[in-house]
Parts: sequence; structure tokens; C-alpha cells
Amino acid sequence: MLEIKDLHVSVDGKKILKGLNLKVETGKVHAIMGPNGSGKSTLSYVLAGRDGYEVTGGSIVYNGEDLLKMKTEERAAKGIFLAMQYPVEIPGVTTMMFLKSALNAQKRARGEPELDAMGMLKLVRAKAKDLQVSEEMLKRALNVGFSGGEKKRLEILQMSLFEPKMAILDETDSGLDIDALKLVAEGVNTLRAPDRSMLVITHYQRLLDFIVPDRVHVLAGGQIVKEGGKELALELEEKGYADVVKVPA
Ligand SMILES: Nc1ncnc2c1ncn2[C@@H]1O[C@H](COP(=O)(O)OP(=O)(O)OP(=O)(O)O)[C@@H](O)[C@H]1O
Repeated sequence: MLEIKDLHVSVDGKKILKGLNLKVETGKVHAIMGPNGSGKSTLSYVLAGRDGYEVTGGSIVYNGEDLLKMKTEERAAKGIFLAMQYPVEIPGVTTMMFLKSALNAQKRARGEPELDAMGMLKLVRAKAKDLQVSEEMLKRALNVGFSGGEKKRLEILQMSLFEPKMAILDETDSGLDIDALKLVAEGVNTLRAPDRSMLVITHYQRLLDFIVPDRVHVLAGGQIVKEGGKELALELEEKGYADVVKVPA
């Protein structure tokens, strides 16, 4: 369970989150929708512990612990995973090498035995097939020259390897054609579990037809301004934000 209370965050001196409150329940899928620039990516970065995001007020409690006191790698080891809106390219590091070192770093931090090259290859191959991530992609430098859809599929592959407890998907649907969207949604749905929460950030109802959320929250002007069930996403799609919520100044 994740509980965010009155969260205030600034980036480069600019106030972005302005008193955000949000509860994400264990085992549930929560969707966050909101206009451009409302602070959705900022929220995902703050949860993952990215540098440069200054928390000036409020609290985030994750399974009874103060998340804001944890370093980024500690958060990952405790099961927080962020599928980024713009996955980073790392020239010189093959995708396979990256997956192995990231997974083993988490295993080390949890005191679990690490996987050797063979074990890793077997695991990745099995999961990659379902997400149509080719062997050739696994040999290439991480995300370098990958299409938008390939990058997003790789993010979901990472998620299925890391088996996080709290997965944050930041606009994982952007740049996906309809077949890739279904593939990614299927990948996400197979990871739904009673001990795993998901925070799905999206602009479009379309994704939520495939990944049906338990709760929908609207983020506008740095605050959660409306909450509801999955029907709220339909209402937003139909009427637009301006007619459904009042955006704080
Ligand atoms: N480094 C920065 N310096 C100044 N302003 C920033 C910085 N990073 C983000 N912002 C601003 O913070 C606001 C929120 O950005 P954020 O990316 O969180 O929005 P978002 O809701 O994810 O938007 P979108 O839907 O367009 O992806 C935007 O107005 C953005 O320009």
C-alpha cells in the first residue's frame, strides 16, 4: 500500500506538485489521467527517486516505511519499478547485459542468489517471446535505435523480469500501434497479482479498455482533483478535462 499525503514537489525552483493526496491499494490497478503538464511524470519520478526533484512538503508511506528516506536503488530493491515515458538509450551496454546486471543488483540487495549467464538467458528468452522482443534486440545496445514501440515493449519485459510490488507505467501506450498496445496490455494484465499494485499513467481511455483499472484519479494543476471508478475515464474521454474537473490555479 502506498499513501501520499499533501505532497509538494519543485523542479529547478518551479512548484509542480502542490498538495497531492493519493492512496494506491495493494493488488489494485490505479490509473492517473490528466492534462499535459499537470505533473504526472513528476509524480512517477518522485516515487522512483529520480535526482533533481525536491520534495518541499508532505509524505509518502510505502508498506509502512517512509519512501522519501530511501535511495533510488533501495526503492527498486523494495519492489518499486518505473516504466518510463521516454526510456533512455545507453550506447555501449547491450540490452541483455543491462537486464542481467539490473536484475542481479536487485537480487543482491534482497539477499537472493544471483542468476548466471545461462539462467538469465533462459529466463529472458521465455519472457521476451511473449512480448515479441527479438534475440537481435537483446544483443543491441540498450534502446539505441529502437522504435518507440520496441522501447515500450522492452520496458514491460523489464517489469516482467523484475516482478515489482509497485509498478508505475508512465504513458506506456504512447507510440504504440493497436497490435503493440494489445501485446503490452496483455503483458501487464498477466502481471496483475494480489501482492502487486500498479499505477498506470495515460492520456487515453483506449489503454484502459485493455488494462481495466480499479480506480481512476485525475491529476490537474499538481493535485488530484477527482477520483472515481473506470467510468470516470470514459467521461473524461467524452467531455474533456475542462468540463469534468476544475483545474486549480
Ligand atoms: N526541469 C524543469 N524545469 C522547469 N519546469 C519543469 C522541469 N521539468 C518539468 N517541468 C514542468 O513541470 C510541469 C509538469 O511536467 P510533467 O512532465 O510532470 O507533466 P505531465 O503531466 O507528465 O505532462 P505530459 O502529459 O505532457 O507528459 C510542466 O509544466 C513542465 O514544463
